[in-house]
Amino acid sequence: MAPTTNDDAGPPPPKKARSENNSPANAADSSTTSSLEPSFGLPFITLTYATSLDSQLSLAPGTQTHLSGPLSKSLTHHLRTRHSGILIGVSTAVADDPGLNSRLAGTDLAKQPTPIVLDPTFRWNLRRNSRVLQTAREGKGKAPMVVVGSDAYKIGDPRIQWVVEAGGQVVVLDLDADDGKRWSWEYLLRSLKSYELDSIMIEGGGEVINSLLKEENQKYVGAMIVTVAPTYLGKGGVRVCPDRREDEEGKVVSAVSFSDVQWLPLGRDVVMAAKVDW
Ligand SMILES: NC(=O)c1ccc[n+]([C@@H]2O[C@H](COP(=O)([O-])OP(=O)(O)OC[C@H]3O[C@@H](n4cnc5c(N)ncnc54)[C@H](O)[C@@H]3O)[C@@H](O)[C@H]2O)c1
Ligand SMILES: Nc1nc(=O)c(N)c(NC[C@H](O)[C@H](O)[C@H](O)COP(=O)(O)O)[nH]1
Repeated sequence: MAPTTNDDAGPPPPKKARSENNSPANAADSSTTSSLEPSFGLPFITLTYATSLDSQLSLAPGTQTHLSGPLSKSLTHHLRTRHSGILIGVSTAVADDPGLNSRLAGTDLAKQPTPIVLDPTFRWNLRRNSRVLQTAREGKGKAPMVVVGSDAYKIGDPRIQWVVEAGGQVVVLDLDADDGKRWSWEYLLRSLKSYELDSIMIEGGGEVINSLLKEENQKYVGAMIVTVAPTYLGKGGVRVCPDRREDEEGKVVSAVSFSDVQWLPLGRDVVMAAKVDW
C-alpha cells in the first residue's frame, strides 16, 4: 500500500521520479543509507537543511521559516526514518518547538529517530507540553536526548523530570573545545555512538551546519542533502556560509567541494544529494 501522510509531512516521497535511479529518495538513499557504515567508528552523518537562494535558513535568528515545499519536506521525513538519530542545536529547538519525528503516516515507532538537542548551558525553554515531549508521549516519535554541559545540570530541574517522564534522557558531557564552551565533533559523535546511535541526520541550524562545514570537521559528514527553495530571504537571516579556505600557497579556494552530486527537481524546489570531498 502506498504510504499516506499526516499533518505537515506532505505527500510520500515519490516512488518513481522520472527514473527509479534518480528519484530524490534513491539519490538520498544512495548518498546516505546504502552506505551507512559509521566512519572512523563514529555514527554516519547526513547533513541536511533547506536554504533560500541567498543561503539562508530563516528570515531572522529565533524565528522559523518554511522553505521546503511538500515534496521536498516529504523527502526529509523519509530520511528521518532511515537514521537512528536527528540532531539540532538548541537555538533551533527554541525557535521551532520541533517535533523531530517522521510524520509520514504509518511510520513505526521503531523507525523513528531519537531527537538529540545540543544545549551546553541547558537554556532550552522546554515545557512539559513542548512538541517533542508531547510527540513522544503520544507514541509518534522517540523521546529526546538533551546533551548538556556538566555545569548546566542541576538536580531538581523540572525539565529533567519532564524529559525522563517522556522516556528520554539528559546526557551530561564535559565541554572539551572552545575554552569549555563547545564539544568537538569527534568527542560528541563518539559519545553519541556509545548510545547506539549509528546514523544521525543533522538538520541545523546555522551554527551547527557552519561548524560541520569547517575544513577540519568535513570528514565527519558522510552525505549532504540540501533543499534549495526558490526565494531570496534578504539580508539579516540565519546564513550558511562556511569559513574561507586557503591552499598551501595562501590562495583562496572553495570552502567545500563535492563528489557524486545529483540535483533533483522536486516541485518548486531542487534537492542536491552529494558526498563531501575532504
Ligand atoms: N531551513 C532549515 O533547514 C533549518 C534547519 C534548522 C534550523 N533552522 C533555523 O535556524 C535557526 C537556528 O540556527 P542558529 O544558527 O541560530 O542556531 P543552532 O540551531 O545551530 O544552535 C546553536 C546552539 O547550539 C549549541 N551548539 C551547537 N554546536 C555545538 C557544539 N559543537 N558544542 C556545543 N554546543 C553546540 C550552542 O548552544 C549554540 O549556541 C532558527 O531560525 C531555525 O528555525 C532552519
Ligand atoms: N527541510 C526543512 N525545510 C524547511 O523549510 C525548514 N524550515 C526546515 N527546518 C528544519 C528545522 O528547523 C528543524 O530541523 C526542526 O526544528 C525540525 O522540526 P520538525 O520536526 O519538523 O517540527 N527543514
